[in-house]
Amino acid sequence: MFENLTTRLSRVLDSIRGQGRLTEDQVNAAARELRMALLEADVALPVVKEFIDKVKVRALGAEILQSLTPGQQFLKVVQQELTETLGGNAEPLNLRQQPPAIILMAGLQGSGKTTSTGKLALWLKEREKKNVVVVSADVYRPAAIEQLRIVAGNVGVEWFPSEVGQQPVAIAQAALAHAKKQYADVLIVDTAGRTTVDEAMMKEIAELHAALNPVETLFVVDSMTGQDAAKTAKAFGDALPLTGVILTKVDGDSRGGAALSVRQVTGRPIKFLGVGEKSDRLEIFHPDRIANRIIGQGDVLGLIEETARKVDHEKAQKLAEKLKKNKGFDLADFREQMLQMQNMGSMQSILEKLPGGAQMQEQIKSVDAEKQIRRTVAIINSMTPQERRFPDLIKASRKRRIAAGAGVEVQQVNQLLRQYETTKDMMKKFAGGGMAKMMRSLAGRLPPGMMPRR
Ligand SMILES: Nc1nc2c(ncn2[C@@H]2O[C@H](COP(=O)(O)OP(=O)(O)OP(=O)(O)O)[C@@H](O)[C@H]2O)c(=O)[nH]1
Repeated sequence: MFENLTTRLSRVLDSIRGQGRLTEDQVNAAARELRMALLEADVALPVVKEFIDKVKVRALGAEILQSLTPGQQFLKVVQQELTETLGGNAEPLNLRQQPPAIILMAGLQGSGKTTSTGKLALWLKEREKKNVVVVSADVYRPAAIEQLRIVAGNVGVEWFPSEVGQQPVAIAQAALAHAKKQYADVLIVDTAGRTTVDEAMMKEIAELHAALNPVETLFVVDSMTGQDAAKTAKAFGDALPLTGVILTKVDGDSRGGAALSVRQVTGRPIKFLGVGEKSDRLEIFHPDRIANRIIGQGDVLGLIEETARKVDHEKAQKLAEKLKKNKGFDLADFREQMLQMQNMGSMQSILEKLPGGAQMQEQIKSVDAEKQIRRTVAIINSMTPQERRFPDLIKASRKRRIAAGAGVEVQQVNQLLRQYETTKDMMKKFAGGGMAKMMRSLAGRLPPGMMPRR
């Protein structure tokens, strides 16, 4: 999300040289560059001003660690201030209400409300083990009600029916009565979007709010709109007791101005990030981890959590056992690794969380990693089980048959076999021990084009 800012920041840091304490000149020069970078990222002006002032004060302050180089000192200050600007601590969803806890979703048209309702429902169901009911109070567009029905079906939560022509408040009350009867833990109410935060929208939401007394009122906003996202959220928050913001389409936003502005401009926390169209592309907003991502240190904790969630532990365990018993790593295992990698989500979201990932993203933009994974799997699929088990059998004529079956050139089959050999060697080297597990999972997570060559 913050590729541009991260790249600019690394240049600022590179320009701070020497030893000892940061000098005033160094701080002023770096602050000037940083200010430009934040403005380019479309961060709201008052937020930029306050941020730069605080960075200057802190960088010249007494508590700086003298053992760090001036560049590291500046980096540390920026990291601390970014964390503050982003909200300090993560603010989880508050569900402390007599069940069903009600979550009211609001936002402009197309901001991603319905998609986020589905994501949140899935998150609550899978991560919090909650029984969720969703309902649409969008009585203007039958398509919106239908969209929520489909989304709810996809994530496996209950959808309460509603119709155009009904009153939003009546829909919400009927859904609440139903949710109570079902002993649901959470009721999420999706509402109609408008093109601006206007009187009609506010009146309708205020009525819903009064009737439901939701424990969470979340404003869904598109991060691509930059600082305007913060302004719209503020207009909304001024009129209603907003409890948090969901920032969507973060996967398509290389600037990050919205994320950096929302907290300061609205005074309300960002609770979640929408990072893709699929229902599982929702992340909890952790200010400190995001700050680390911006300064180019990645979010290794986030990556580990995501890996732990998405990797099929049973299969991973079986593979580990097999390696321990020296049974060898065959092409079927290699394919399994590739399939697990696909489960992890887009390469972009993985790279964003690796230290130095922003720069790597630039470098591999031309490599369509996901396409390569699909091709690798297709090639292995066109082999016989025996060939997968004993890859040495694959000589010229078999290679031609496999290539024809997968619709690729023989050269690409050769390339895959080399990549498999490299991975196998790495697996062998690291089999057993704690480090081994980590290396195995990392090796399995890199796309074929990025694997070390022999
Ligand atoms: N890439 C990406 N696309 C998203 C994300 N969230 C939503 N979208 C897309 O944005 C578009 C609009 O999302 P909706 O959920 O329909 O938006 P809405 O706010 O309910 O729209 P209305 O019902 O018209 O008010 C859809 O094409 C979604 O797939 C996200 O985090 N990343």
